[in-house]
Amino acid sequence: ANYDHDYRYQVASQYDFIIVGGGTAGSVMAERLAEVEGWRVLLLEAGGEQPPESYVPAFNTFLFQSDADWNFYTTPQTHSLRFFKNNAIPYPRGRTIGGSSSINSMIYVRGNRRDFDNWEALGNPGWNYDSVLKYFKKSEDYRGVYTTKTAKYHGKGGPLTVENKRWSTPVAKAFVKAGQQLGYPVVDPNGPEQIGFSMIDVTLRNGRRWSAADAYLRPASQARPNLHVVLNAHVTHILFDEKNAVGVRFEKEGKERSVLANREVVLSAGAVGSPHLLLLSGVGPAAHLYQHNIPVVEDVPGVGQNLQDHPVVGGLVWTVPRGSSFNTTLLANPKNVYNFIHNAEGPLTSPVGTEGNAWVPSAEGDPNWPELQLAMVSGTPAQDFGLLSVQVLGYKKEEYYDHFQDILGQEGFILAPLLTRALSRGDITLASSNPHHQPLINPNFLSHPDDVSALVRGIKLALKVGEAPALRVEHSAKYHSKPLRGCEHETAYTDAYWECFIRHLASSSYHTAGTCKMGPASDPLAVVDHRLRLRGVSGLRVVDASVMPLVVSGNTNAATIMIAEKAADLLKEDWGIPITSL
Ligand SMILES: Cc1cc2nc3c(=O)[nH]c(=O)nc-3n(C[C@H](O)[C@H](O)[C@H](O)COP(=O)(O)OP(=O)(O)OC[C@H]3O[C@@H](n4cnc5c(N)ncnc54)[C@H](O)[C@@H]3O)c2cc1C
Repeated sequence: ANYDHDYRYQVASQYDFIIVGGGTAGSVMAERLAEVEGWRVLLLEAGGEQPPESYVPAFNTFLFQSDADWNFYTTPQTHSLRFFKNNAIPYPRGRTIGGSSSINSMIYVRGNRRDFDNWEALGNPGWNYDSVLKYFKKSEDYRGVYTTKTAKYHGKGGPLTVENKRWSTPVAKAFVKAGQQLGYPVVDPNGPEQIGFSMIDVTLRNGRRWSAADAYLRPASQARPNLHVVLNAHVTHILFDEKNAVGVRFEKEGKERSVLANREVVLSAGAVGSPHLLLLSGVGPAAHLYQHNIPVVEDVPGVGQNLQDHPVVGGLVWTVPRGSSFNTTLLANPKNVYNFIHNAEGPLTSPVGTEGNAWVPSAEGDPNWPELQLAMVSGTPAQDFGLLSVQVLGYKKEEYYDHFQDILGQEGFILAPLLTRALSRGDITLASSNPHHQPLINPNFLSHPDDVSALVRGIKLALKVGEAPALRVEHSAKYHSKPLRGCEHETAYTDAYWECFIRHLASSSYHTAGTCKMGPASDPLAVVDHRLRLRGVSGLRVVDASVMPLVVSGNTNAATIMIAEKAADLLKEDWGIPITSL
């Protein structure tokens, strides 16, 4: 499934549109803009080809800290990450064609209809659920099973193939049954309502990863001569003529050069990359830019602010007898390898990590708007003796071996509560004005106390699910009850103990969003307007996960694709191109 297109031809000096970043959103934008035959479109991507191993869904965790990852770290955290080395974590972001969709876990969840209705209510006309549903459907080629109730929510024939999971562990199936035993329905979370338990749908085609680049960019680069895709091109600055964005500067193979955009620059560098590039280019909070001697093009206080993620508690472990959950020997078993290659079936088609999700509201809140996502992860950090998990997740070695020593190598699962709408806000700021230095990524997890109490409710839910007969009786699931070092001062299993546990073990689910938020002029932190045009300057839009004013209640890739599909139509409308596709 490798690229067969030759990207090596010369970059011209001018294009109509320049797209920065060939990730999830940039891939969509490239195809949709290049559909207009008279437009010349350049896409610049810092990374290279999508790694061949990315096509094997079960190899997803091997992509962390690979060449296809920017290899970022967060800043040390004060309210969280006490179980992690330097109180910080590795913070993966895709640096390859397809961006994070080429290294992610492939889970397809759109979010809740109330997320989008809320975006509109915040002053963003056109972003309510009914308006964005059209774009979710336009992008999708759903190949899973649907019912009469869910059919009208799915798309057919769009570029992004979505499949039901082809292979599941026994404990993942038992997780869904446990939900039923607790009185929850089994749902398609992308159907009419989200509350309930489900197995994941995945962005695969015929059992192999189907990244945004596979869906949009590769076909476009082959079929559309007016689209020019350049890899290994690191954009270092957006060029302005006063307050008008006129092009970009980029580096490729050690050489710097500039290229002009006659119409617009579209920033799709992701929720870390887009605010970083704006700050480097003089668009951001003026006081912060002065600190780094960057001339201010426009004082936009919200750039890099409002960082949101879904904090996830990853340390609630149950062990099970061998054969009920996932273990890495499944990947090396020749029968499974054969089955993957020849039949597109078996464990290699299944991303390692989350297999199922539950969506649960809070007692006081909207009963249809989940407060928590509970991920069933068929694997534990203890299972690999720390060989990969310590490195990838960033645990402190001593803490890891202290907590997991009794269950090292054993099969099991974790139930991981994610907070869907955390109140804590982090930020992206400059460490320096050198574009090669990573920005400071401060997720500021758990700085708001309500986030901790919500996650305590999540832990209680997880414990109930783990104790349901489907898991405890039918699979002999046994909770790893060892009290956590560092929390011995609290009585085990009181709320205070769980709070301590959460401040140690809650971490990122890599769903970074909100750092160039969309909002009305009255919102002091709004970076782009509802047509995703940058406030205060012309010729520049941001189109990626950073424009979400509030992160969606679910994994963020599908919503990012939707944002780009819609943004392409907004842009076309602004340039007088009739919209015929919906
Ligand atoms: C490990 C991991 C697992 C995840 N799992 C899931 C999941 O299972 N399901 C889900 O829905 N979501 C998941 N996500 C989140 C999801 O993949 C992202 O929200 C989504 O891909 C974001 O899309 P984007 O277009 O905003 O950014 P990206 O896809 O990250 O794209 C940004 C692109 O811009 C490029 N770029 C950045 N800076 C520059 C520059 N200066 N010059 C040139 N190019 C540049 C990058 O290399 C990249 O290709 C996961 C994310 C990660 C990291």
